[in-house]
Amino acid sequence: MTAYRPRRSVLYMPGANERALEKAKTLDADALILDLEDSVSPDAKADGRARVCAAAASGEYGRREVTIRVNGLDTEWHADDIRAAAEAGPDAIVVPKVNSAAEVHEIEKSLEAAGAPDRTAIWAMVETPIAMLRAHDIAAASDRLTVLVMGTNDLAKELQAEHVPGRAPLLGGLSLALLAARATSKVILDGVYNDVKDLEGFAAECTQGRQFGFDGKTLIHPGQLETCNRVFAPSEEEVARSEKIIEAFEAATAEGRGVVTVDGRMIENLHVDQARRVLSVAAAIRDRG
Ligand SMILES: CC(C)(COP(=O)(O)OP(=O)(O)OC[C@H]1O[C@@H](n2cnc3c(N)ncnc32)[C@H](O)[C@@H]1OP(=O)(O)O)[C@@H](O)C(=O)NCCC(=O)NCCSC(=O)C[C@H](O)C(=O)O
Ligand SMILES: [Mg+2]
Repeated sequence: MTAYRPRRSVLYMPGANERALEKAKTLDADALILDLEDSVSPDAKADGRARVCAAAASGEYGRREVTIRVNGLDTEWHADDIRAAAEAGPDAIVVPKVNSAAEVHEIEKSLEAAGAPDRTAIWAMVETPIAMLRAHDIAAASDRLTVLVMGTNDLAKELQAEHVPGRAPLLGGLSLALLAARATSKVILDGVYNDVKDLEGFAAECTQGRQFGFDGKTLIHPGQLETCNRVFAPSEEEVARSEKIIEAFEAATAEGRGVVTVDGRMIENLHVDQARRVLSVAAAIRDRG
């Protein structure tokens, strides 16, 4: 099993924005997505590519996981982006609008052909109705694909849905992608929250994502980091409750019992597994420096 790596907060930054690329070196994000797609205008693509690849190769982002989002497979920039990104050797290459297992195989082949180091993973963005329906095939298509990333703006656009509190129009898609990620043991990141000034709405969406089971959330502004890191980490209360569950269950097992109550709730083996996971996630966050 792959060791857990915190990916609570995954911050996008426009590849054309030198200031943001610089600032990211000091921000408390678990991972960064240096973007060449939507946030970079067509006439800035080549400059953005050079800037982002130099940043990714610089080794100046410390413990933060560094990824590059290339332009989509059907664009005139994709092949050049893949070649340059493969040479820069980031932790992952994020590919937008992945719609089938065949596209994952195509990405895999082009990374190999471009000589990308083995450590460079594929993160596939799922952000269309067809990707929701094929999410399992996409997630299962390659061992190199380690993370699914929700693209909730594109999904809402394609569905002709509105962005509303609680995200009712998107819940079917979010659930399908989550089922696919869990069925294939992949990490899955929730989509972005566009209103960078609405911290209350943002916190509610982080909580919803965490309750669904997302590993973390993609972000667009440094002001979203603190809330996101807090919501996607086990709280002190969760850690204390998990320790209590493990202790109570071990005592019960020593007495030959396979079930026990803690604070009035039934605890069985599977709850102990969940409690152990909480402790290992908390430890990984604490140890990441
Ligand atoms: C949303 C923004 C355009 C807002 O920009 P701005 O108004 O300039 O922000 P501030 O003035 O509040 O910035 C304060 C300082 O923070 C730095 N900053 C801002 N954003 C970032 C960032 N993302 N990463 C790093 N640093 C950032 C500013 O440079 C200021 O620094 P300083 O001057 O030193 O104090 C802007 O936040 C932004 O561009 N965000 C990212 C947009 C983006 O990448 N979009 C594409 C990805 S989202 C997407 O595509 C979703 C998906 O595909 C889908 O379908 O859903
Ligand atoms: Mg998108």
